[in-house]
Amino acid sequence: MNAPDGLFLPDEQSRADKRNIAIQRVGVRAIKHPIIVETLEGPQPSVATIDMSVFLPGDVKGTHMSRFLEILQTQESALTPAGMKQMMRDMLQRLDSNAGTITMKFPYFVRKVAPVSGVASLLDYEVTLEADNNGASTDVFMTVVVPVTSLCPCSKKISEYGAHNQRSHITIRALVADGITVEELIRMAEESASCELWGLLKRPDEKYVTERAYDNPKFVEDLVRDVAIRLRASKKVLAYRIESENFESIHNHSAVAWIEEDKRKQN
Ligand SMILES: Nc1nc2c(ncn2[C@@H]2O[C@H](COP(=O)(O)OP(=O)(O)OP(=O)(O)O)[C@@H](O)[C@H]2O)c(=O)[nH]1
Repeated sequence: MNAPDGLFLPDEQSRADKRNIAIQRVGVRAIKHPIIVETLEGPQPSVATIDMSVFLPGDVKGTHMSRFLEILQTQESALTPAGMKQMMRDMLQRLDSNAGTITMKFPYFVRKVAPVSGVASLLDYEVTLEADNNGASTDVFMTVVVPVTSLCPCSKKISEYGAHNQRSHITIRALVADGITVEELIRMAEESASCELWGLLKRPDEKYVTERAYDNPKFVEDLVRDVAIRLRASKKVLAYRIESENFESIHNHSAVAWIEEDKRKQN
């Protein structure tokens, strides 16, 4: 684009490059941008941290950095896996490339109802949507970080009373099919935990979550295996990596476990 007063500005980026070294990915990182996310309760405003990049052939000096930002300014529909694929198509067309990556990380809020009192409150989860195109089709990965309670089965077994328990982060990164919701992945993690979390709990709820976790002890290994069973059963998950990090209350270090599986390789 030239200056409004007609002054000629050379397009340095579009010059040929004699080094002939292709660049796998060039782009922008850590853009903060308001977005609308699709949730079960309807569209929800959030703020995303966004990375966007494309492949640049060896004979071109530079990419068109400003166009990454232009794509975001025109993005009005709510964010879904299908929307990420559409954004990838737009990006590759406007940047004149055949491969690229888009990553959007944002807080996502779910309205939850406390188990006994029924009071409603929002709980925040960290969600990442990634679109990755390596020259053929676009893969969409959805990552959720779900905070839960875990209670140690060993501690329960050996102690005359009590059992150590802690907050754990279950992270699911799934290669997903269109139509999956963030809530589906969150529920798989919460249903696999000793107990799920709520933002707001009254005393009867506190009694419930304490006893629920005690009745449902889980090692870090139990957490990832129980999530794996649910991910295996979902037709909307094609491949996954699950990790649980238990912030042990009896140590100053965490216990961790993870499982990776590509379901497409078993068919
Ligand atoms: N390729 C490249 N661009 C950079 C770099 N540093 C800054 N820029 C960007 O270059 C932008 C302008 O380049 P273009 O996107 O090609 O802008 P333009 O030529 O006016 O726009 P188009 O006509 O759409 O190509 C500025 O907004 C800067 O952000 C860099 O290291 N590499």
